[in-house]
This record gives sequence, C-alpha cells and structure tokens, in this order.
Amino acid sequence: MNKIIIKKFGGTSLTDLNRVANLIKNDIEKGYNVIAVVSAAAGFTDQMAFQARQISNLNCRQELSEYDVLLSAGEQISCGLLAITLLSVGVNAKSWLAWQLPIVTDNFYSESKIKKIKIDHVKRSFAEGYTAAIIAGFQGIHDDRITTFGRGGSDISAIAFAVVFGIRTCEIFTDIDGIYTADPKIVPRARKLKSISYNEILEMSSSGAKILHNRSVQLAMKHNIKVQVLSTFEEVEGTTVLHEKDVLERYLITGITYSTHEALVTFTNFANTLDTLRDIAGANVKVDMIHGSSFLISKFDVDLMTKLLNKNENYVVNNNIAKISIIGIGVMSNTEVMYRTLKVLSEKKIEILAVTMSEIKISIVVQKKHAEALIRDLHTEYELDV
Ligand SMILES: Nc1ncnc2c1ncn2[C@@H]1O[C@H](COP(=O)(O)OP(=O)(O)O)[C@@H](O)[C@H]1O
Ligand SMILES: N[C@@H](CC(=O)OP(=O)(O)O)C(=O)O
Repeated sequence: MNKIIIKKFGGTSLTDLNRVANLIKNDIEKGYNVIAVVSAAAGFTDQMAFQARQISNLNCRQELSEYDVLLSAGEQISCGLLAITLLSVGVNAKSWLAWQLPIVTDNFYSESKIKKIKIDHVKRSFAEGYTAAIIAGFQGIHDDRITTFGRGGSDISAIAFAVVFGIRTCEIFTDIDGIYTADPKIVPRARKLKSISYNEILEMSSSGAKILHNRSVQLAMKHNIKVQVLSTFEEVEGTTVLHEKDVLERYLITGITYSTHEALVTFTNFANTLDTLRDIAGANVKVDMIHGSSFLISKFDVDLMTKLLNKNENYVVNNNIAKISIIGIGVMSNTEVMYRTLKVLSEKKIEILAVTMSEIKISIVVQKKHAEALIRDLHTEYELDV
C-alpha cells in the first residue's frame, strides 16, 4: 500500500473545493494515498447552532442528541461535494461518515470523546485502488446515535486518524498560513511563528485562539504527532507544533489571545460565594478565574446558572467583558512581564476586573470595549510587531 498523508480542511478552506481537490491530487500524483478530514463549509454549523438555540436552551440530553444530528450535517455535505469534485478531476475518492467506519465515542452529546476508530474499511478501500478517503470530521457515534466533539472539533478527528494509522505528521489546512503571535485580523503587525510548543498552542487555543482545537493539541502531544498549520490558498511554509525542546525561536512572549465567550459573575454577598460555586460546579458548569467574589463562566451557561440560583438575587452578570491572555514559557516567574503589562494598563487607564497567572499564562479580564486596542498595545510593548 502507498504511504498515507493526512490533511484536514477547515470550513474556511471548503469554500474553494477545486483548490482543496488540487492539493489532494498533487499528493496522489507523487504516489501517496490521502486521508482528507473535512469540516462543514464556513458559517454552516454556526447557522444550524443559531437555529437550534432559537428553539431551545438545549438543557437535556435528548435535545443535545438531536442537536448533534443537526450540527453534524455540514460535514456530510462537504464529504459528498469534495468526493464528487475529486472524481471529476480523475481522483478515485470515496467518502466516509462516522457511522460507516465507525468512529465510536462516549455518550456526552456535543462534547463527546473518541473511544475507538475502526479503520478496516478505509484500509480496504486503499487496497481496492481508491487513493483518497474523505472523512467527515467532528462526528462520531454512540449506540447508533450521532455525536459531535465540540465546536471546532474536526481538528480532533484529523489527529485521531494520524494516531490510528500510526502517521507521525498531520497537516491542518486553513485560511491563514500559520500560527501568529496574535490573530492578524486584530493585530495586523502580528508575527508568524516557524514553530511553537504543544504547551503554548494549548494555552493559546484554550484562551480563545481559534486556530487549533485544544483537545486536538492534547492528543497530538500525547502521541508525539507533529502538527503543521498550513494555508490552503498559498504555498508557503506554515507553523509546526512540536515539543518545547525542538522549538527554534524564543521570544519573551509567544502569543496574545483574547476571548469574549465568557461572562463575569460578581456576588454582592461574599458569604454565599463558596456555596454557590459548589452548586454551579455540581451542575457541570465550568468555572474559570475565581477572583474575590467574582468568577467567569461561559456565556452559554448563564441561563443555567440563573435557574440554579433562582432564590439568590445577590449577584450581577457582566456580558461585556473580554479575557486577554499573554502566553509564554515562564511568564509568571519573569516579573518583567507583569510589570510591562501593568504599565500598559495604567498608561491607558484600563481597569482590571480579574486576573490569574500560571507558569505559562497571565490572563486579565477587562471591559470588552478596551480589548482589541489593548492587545495591539501589549503586542507592541512586547516587541512582537513586524
Ligand atoms: N494566533 C493566531 N494565529 C493565526 N490565526 C489565528 C490566531 N488567533 C486566531 N486566529 C484566527 O483563526 C482563523 C482560522 O481558524 P478557523 O476560522 O476556525 O479556521 P478553519 O475554518 O480552517 O477551521 C484565522 O483566520 C485567524 O483569524
Ligand atoms: N463544523 C464544525 C467543526 C469544525 O471543526 O469546524 P472548523 O474546522 O471550520 O473550525 C464547527 O464549525 O464547529
């Protein structure tokens, strides 16, 4: 059997099927077989999620199971369209949905984890002369029901296929030519990184950088898979994700990210805060950055929290906040980073609503209206601008 290459195409790439098909065809002409993991076309999953949330808060398992049926639809469309495009340019391609292989997961609808992937069908198809296997990303099955892995989860599918096929490299194709020190849509002078460590990109993706799903990075790190982030539209060197010891460049700060997906909840009666936090955590709501009598939760969980706290009115919810994270190995032990961060905040007269630190990340919560300019100012302060 030919050697296999794994390529994942995100939603932003699938707007140009001919380009994607050409990238796959080039590898096949060089003698490889290709496993192409696909997402839904950009915006499709968002639109489905929006429609579902107009109908329901999706608080019960049965609804979440149906939500997964809906959310996984876009990947099926991409599979069919890409396979037809490949066949039309002479590539012997075949598409595979999760149930056909199968990709077996646990039963946590909308946040499921892969337990097992059966690869016999794909192997057999290559043996029969197919050269491209198009796999629907982001989806699995549990007891004959469709599951999904969490938004952005087709990166997880791609790395999982690299693991089960024993392939050491996984190529992630997107609309940008690599990982930058900040989102270039916000910081036009952001710098492209040649390489980045698993730990740093893990912190970046957990703190709002969309570029890779954090669980895909964990999986790649665990199985020693080199991840390459590449552009679908430009043939240039991308960014490689690897172990810290193999990273070439080193800056004081590796990247700055921001997220507006959280709400800041502040209790006016501090005495109740601990009991309340216990109840919230017991209801499976993730609590982040506890700061005095304030804490962060996902905006999606605000309704659930409000229901849990129906008798308690001693709190306020602020939805107009942003969490800015400064990431770099050893940021906490280097006092210079905190000094320079506080200097920028005080010069710009920006109030800190909450702050946390770890050895690799400093996160600060500020009013959302300050966030984008603040990221640019911090980026300049740390001499990251190109
Ligand atoms: N540090 C960063 N480096 C590169 N891109 C970033 C970064 N932070 C955020 N992004 C954004 O991530 C986008 C790619 O992610 P996404 O839209 O989910 O792609 P895909 O559809 O391929 O999965 C880029 O267009 C870019 O705006
Ligand atoms: N279509 C899914 C899965 C995914 O991974 O998408 P993308 O690769 O475009 O981020 C989503 O939008 O969440």
